[in-house]
Amino acid sequence: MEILQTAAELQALTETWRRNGQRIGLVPTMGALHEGHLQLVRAAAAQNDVVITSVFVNPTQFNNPEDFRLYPRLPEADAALLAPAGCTALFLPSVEQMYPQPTVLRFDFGPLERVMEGAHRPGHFNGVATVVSKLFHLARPHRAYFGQKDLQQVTIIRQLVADLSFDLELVAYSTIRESDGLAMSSRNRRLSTADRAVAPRLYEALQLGAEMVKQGQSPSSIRQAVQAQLASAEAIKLEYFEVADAQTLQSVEKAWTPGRAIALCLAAHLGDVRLIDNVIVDVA
Ligand SMILES: Nc1ncnc2c1ncn2[C@@H]1O[C@H](COP(=O)(O)OP(=O)(O)OP(=O)(O)O)[C@@H](O)[C@H]1O
Ligand SMILES: CC(C)(CO)[C@@H](O)C(=O)[O-]
Ligand code: BAL
Repeated sequence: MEILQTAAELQALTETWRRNGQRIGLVPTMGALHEGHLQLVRAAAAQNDVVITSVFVNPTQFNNPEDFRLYPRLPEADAALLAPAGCTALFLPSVEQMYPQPTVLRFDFGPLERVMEGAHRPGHFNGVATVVSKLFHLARPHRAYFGQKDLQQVTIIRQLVADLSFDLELVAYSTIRESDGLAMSSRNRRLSTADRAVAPRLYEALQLGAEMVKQGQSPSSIRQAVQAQLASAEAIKLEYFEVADAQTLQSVEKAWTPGRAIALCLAAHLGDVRLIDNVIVDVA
C-alpha cells in the first residue's frame, strides 16, 4: 500500500489510474479506524480496481476546538489496518496540503442542514462539504463510500454530488455496532470506563423508539418515552432526539406518511465526549 502526503502525489496517481481505465473507490475518514470504516474499505476493494482511503482530521468541520485537539490520531495503526482490508493508497495530508490558503467557500444546504448536527454544530457541514469536494477533485473516484451512522452527512453529500454534478456513485453502508449495541465511533476511545458501560443505553433508547414507531405511536409520545429513558441514565446528557423523515430529515410532528421511512436520531454527551447515533424504521 502506498502512503501519499501531498495533493500533487494523489492527483498524479489518480491520473495514471484513470488513464489505465482503472475504477477508483474512495473512502474518506478522519482516522482512528475501526470495523465501521473497514467494512467501507472492504466494500470499495470488492467493487473497484483500486481504493484510496483518506485520513484527515479536518479542522474546518469542528465547531469545538477541544474536540479537534482531542480527536484520536493513530496514523501508524490505521496504515496497518488498511492494507489487509484491500486499500491501495492511504492519503494522509497535512492541514497545509488540504488548505494552502484559508478557504472562503460557503455552502448552504437549506433545510437539510438547519436540523440536528447542522443546527447544533454551526459551520460543521460547510467544513464537511468543503473537504469532501476537495477530496472528490483530487481522487476523482468512480465510487465514494460513507456510513449511515452519519445519516445527515450522507444525505448532504448526496445533495452535494447532485448539485455540483460530481461524476461518481455514492455508496452508503449501515452502522456497525459493538456487541452491546454501541455504534462504533472513533470518539468511543475517549470514553471513561464508567461512561463506556452506560453508552449502550443510547442504542437501547433508539430501539425503544423504533418499537413505538412500528406500533404506530405518535411522534410526541415517542419523544417523551425516549427522553425519559435516557434521563434515567445520569451520565448521559441528551443534546437532541429527533423523529424525522429519513429522506428530508425534517421533524415529523403529527401523523406518519405511509411508505416513508422514519429516522430516529440523537446526539448525547458522556463526560466531554459527544456521540451520535440513529436508526431507520420503515413505516408500512
Ligand atoms: N459504526 C460505523 N458504521 C458504519 N460506518 C461508519 C461507522 N463509524 C463511522 N462510519 C463512517 O466512516 C466514515 C468516516 O467516519 P469518521 O472517520 O468520522 O469515523 P467515526 O467513527 O464516525 O468518528 P467520530 O464519530 O468519532 O467522528 C464516515 O462515512 C462514517 O459515517
Ligand atoms: C466525511 C469526512 C471524512 C469529512 O471530513 C468526515 O466528516 C467523516 O469522517 O465522517
Ligand atoms: N463522523 C462525522 C465527523 C465529525 O464528527 O466531525
